[in-house]
Amino acid sequence: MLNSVGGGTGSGFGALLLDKLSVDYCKKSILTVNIYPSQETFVSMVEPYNSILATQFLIDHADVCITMDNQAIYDICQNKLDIELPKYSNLNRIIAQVMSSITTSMRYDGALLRDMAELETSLVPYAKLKFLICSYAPIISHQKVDHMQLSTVEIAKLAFETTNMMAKCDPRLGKYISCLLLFRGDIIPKDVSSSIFQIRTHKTIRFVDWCPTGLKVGIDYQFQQTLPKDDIRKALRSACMIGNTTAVSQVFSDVCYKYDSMFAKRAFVHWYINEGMEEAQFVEAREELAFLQKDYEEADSAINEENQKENAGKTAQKQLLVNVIDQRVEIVYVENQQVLIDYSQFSHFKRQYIYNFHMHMNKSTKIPQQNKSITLFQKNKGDQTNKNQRSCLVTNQREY
Ligand SMILES: Nc1nc2c(ncn2[C@@H]2O[C@H](COP(=O)(O)OP(=O)(O)OP(=O)(O)O)[C@@H](O)[C@H]2O)c(=O)[nH]1
Repeated sequence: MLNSVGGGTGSGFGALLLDKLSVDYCKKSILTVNIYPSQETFVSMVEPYNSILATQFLIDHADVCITMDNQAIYDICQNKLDIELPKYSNLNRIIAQVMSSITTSMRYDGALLRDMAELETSLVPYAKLKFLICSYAPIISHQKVDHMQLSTVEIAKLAFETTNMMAKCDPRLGKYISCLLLFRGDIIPKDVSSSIFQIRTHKTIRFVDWCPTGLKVGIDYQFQQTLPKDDIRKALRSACMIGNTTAVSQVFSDVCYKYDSMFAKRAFVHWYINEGMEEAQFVEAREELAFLQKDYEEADSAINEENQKENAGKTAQKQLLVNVIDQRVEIVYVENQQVLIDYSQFSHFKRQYIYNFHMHMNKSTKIPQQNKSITLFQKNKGDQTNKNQRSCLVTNQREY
């Protein structure tokens, strides 16, 4: 089922249909592709309500949910395809291309995914953690094609880049639970092996400690098909990544933030009450999402005890203590403290900033002075997240 969760019909009727399908076809796997609204352009004021109410139904009735969001696809259109003002038709063609790549092996008798159920068994370890993200590579506009015929290794690398993701989240800030990389076209298996080797050795992606082998690869020799008006130029070889990562909760965090701000004032709630809903349904849906986020958080931080013991001796010396005090964020280096990752306290922007800073410091050969404090942020009026004094530790473990 493909629906947009921001609108009334897509979320309301979509949820009802899903409910009915799960009862009538309880033995079939239900795969949904859900389009979350753009965080920058609003079609309706109540998009956060609709999105969260619809997500509750997805949690309860769907088996696999592919999460996309319009903002990420708008960005791809603007930054990669040079479309100044993308229309829905531009977004929809990209979505269709991704869906086509995911189902290629089911439609053409491929070796890796024969049906939807296989997608579920490969990617969903727990019934609740079923929200997947996907990416596509290469996304090249017609103008650039002459200069860009990418190798399998380059395509595999691109498939894990944040800018190619169909959801507005940064997988580097989370960990993969499982992941499929589906190649298509003129692919030589030897090149696939070396791309996987590079991904693993360069630690491009991080896996949760309890499922470190979660990367599966599929090859399909069917070439990518495009329509005459497609914005993406036909490539000799392409790849689609579909992954279960804890970073998907960033998509929900952004919606939840808007939902909480509106619901605190009960804004627009009377429209729903007049249609027969109860306020308790809003609270219940929000709670269910909070549980889901908690589950992702636990999946991210759960560390295999054996691993913990093994790694205890190798713990990196440099660790970052991030303090948010009033309108400033301070980063202090401390030594060998218990690591606690809590990026959820920061806005997406700040997480990105801390991450980049962190990467920069780790690459640097200079060992920073112990307890040296660095002020990262100056007052930022638009940012609401750091009103209260908070602090957390951010690890600099090498998997970054
Ligand atoms: N990617 C994509 N998003 C769409 C498309 N049409 C609508 N949306 C998005 O879906 C959300 C809801 O759009 P609506 O057209 O109001 O959807 P609806 O489900 O018909 O809702 P109502 O009009 O309230 O019944 C918005 O966030 C839109 O940006 C489309 O063709 N493609």
